[in-house]
Amino acid sequence: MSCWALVPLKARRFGKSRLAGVLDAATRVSLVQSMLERVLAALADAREVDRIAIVCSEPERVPQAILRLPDSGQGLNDALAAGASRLWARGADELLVIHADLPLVRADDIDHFVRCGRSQRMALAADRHGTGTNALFVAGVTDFSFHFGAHSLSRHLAAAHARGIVPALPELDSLAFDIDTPADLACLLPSTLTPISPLRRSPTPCLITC
Ligand SMILES: Nc1nc2c(ncn2[C@@H]2O[C@H](COP(=O)(O)OP(=O)(O)OP(=O)(O)O)[C@@H](O)[C@H]2O)c(=O)[nH]1
Ligand SMILES: O=C(O)[C@H](O)COP(=O)(O)O
Repeated sequence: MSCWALVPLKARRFGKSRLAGVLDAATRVSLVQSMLERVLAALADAREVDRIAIVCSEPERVPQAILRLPDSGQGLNDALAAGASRLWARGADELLVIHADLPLVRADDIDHFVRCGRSQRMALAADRHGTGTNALFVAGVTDFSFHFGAHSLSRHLAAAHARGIVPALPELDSLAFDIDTPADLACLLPSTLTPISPLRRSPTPCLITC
């Protein structure tokens, strides 16, 4: 079995645009980098993930041990579809798409998510609002279409149901918390942004109350 994680990473100048009103460009770039490092560290620690790839138009941002897949600039779903087909062609049996903006993500939650997905061929990690998709796992479904964007969770569920698949929907705080808006940022204590913070720490109490 070969489980590949596929992390999409938007070009620097476009990333985290919804935070432009509260963070300057340099701070947004550094926030994105911190969250990316956290996600990559958790993936590296996850026992169920064998290899990691990043789909990105900026090769210098991809660490050497990680496979870089090109982004042709047609948006997130196209970038993921092209990246996924390359991974299936390389012999992937399973694919875990996971966003790079999950500052509290933990390796044990990733492992749990993948194991749940294996039991039903697919798993979806909802965002904390129950509308977005922060991670998506598929086993062997090489032509699944991605529907990231507004209301992606219901769109992914509909696409799965149309194929007779009932995805697992494990509720995992560390996968549910992504940073999109100033309100998300306010839920995050500054200390949780450092990539060297312990991976297995529980989500902060602040997360639960936001
Ligand atoms: N390769 C690639 N990754 C993308 C693209 N759009 C979004 N992403 C990544 O997909 C994940 C979810 O991104 P979003 O929250 O939709 O976008 P964002 O850039 O983080 O934030 P906004 O600009 O505020 O929408 C993050 O890991 C992004 O870096 C894209 O066009 N190409
Ligand atoms: O499908 C999604 O949920 C989006 O690609 C990312 O959503 P966000 O805007 O909540 O990050």
